[in-house]
Amino acid sequence: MLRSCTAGLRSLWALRGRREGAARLSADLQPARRLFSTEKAVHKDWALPNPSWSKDLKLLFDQFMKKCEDGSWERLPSCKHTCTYKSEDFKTYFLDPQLVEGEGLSQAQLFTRGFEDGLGFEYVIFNNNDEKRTVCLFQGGPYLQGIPGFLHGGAIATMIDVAFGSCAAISGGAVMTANLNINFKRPVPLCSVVVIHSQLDKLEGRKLFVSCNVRSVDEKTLYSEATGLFIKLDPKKSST
Ligand SMILES: CC/C=C\C/C=C\C/C=C\CCCCCCCC(=O)SCCNC(=O)CCNC(=O)[C@H](O)C(C)(C)COP(=O)(O)OP(=O)(O)OC[C@H]1O[C@@H](n2cnc3c(N)ncnc32)[C@H](O)[C@@H]1OP(=O)(O)O
Repeated sequence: MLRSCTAGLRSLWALRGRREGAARLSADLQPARRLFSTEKAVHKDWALPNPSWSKDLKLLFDQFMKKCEDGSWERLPSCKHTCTYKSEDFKTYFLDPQLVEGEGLSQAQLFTRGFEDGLGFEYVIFNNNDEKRTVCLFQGGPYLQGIPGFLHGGAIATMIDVAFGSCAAISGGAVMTANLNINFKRPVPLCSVVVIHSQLDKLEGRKLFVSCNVRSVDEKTLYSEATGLFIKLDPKKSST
């Protein structure tokens, strides 16, 4: 395993410095929920294959794209900049105009999309609206190392939060994480692909209860299990 990881790392390093390919523009924003596509301008969609994606990730991606054909599943586009802060939904809650328009936020980008291709978080999320569940295909790159050769627990927690956040936001709109509980059962090898199956378990007023498991591609290894609580933001309250 170490050898294949080293080979994986080498090819990822080779990718460093490579210029971004043609913009992966979202051709299929579809219904994909207003929260995920509020931008007026067309921005690059990061939830599409790039050369750093492993065979496993590409294969799973293709399988889920097939499932999208009958409309039961949809791929959620993902942009790096502005989605959240330019979103009218979020401006409603972050009322301080200095915070929204300030210098710092002009450089803001989604934490998980801040790495060069293949070095950090490579992922795509698919949503099944009828079943209130999402599947996140995630390949964690070499910059996410914790214990040598394995993913940092914080990186796993981050991806779980993103997967949960997307799952909850589809039903709840503008939501925030109030609670995350994670059981790390097995370490995740660096550069491997894992599948995060999330579901909305219960909607209770403004509270959305979600749960997930993180498994290997062959589903034989259960890496983590988690539950989360998301709160639908109250338009009458300022979050800052
Ligand atoms: C999340 C994505 C959203 C939209 C997607 C948009 C674009 C898509 C693009 C990318 C997707 C990326 C997803 C990224 C996901 C990342 C998510 C985050 O990291 S959020 C940041 C971390 N979280 C925070 O900073 C939240 C800090 N906390 C707060 O701001 C507030 O506590 C709150 C959560 C907003 C709740 O405050 P409220 O004043 O609105 O509600 P409360 O009256 O306090 O509570 C309501 C209800 O809920 C219960 N409750 C609240 N917190 C907890 C808790 N920790 N544990 C258990 N229960 C809790 C509270 O008791 C109330 O219950 P009730 O009395 O029964 O009504």
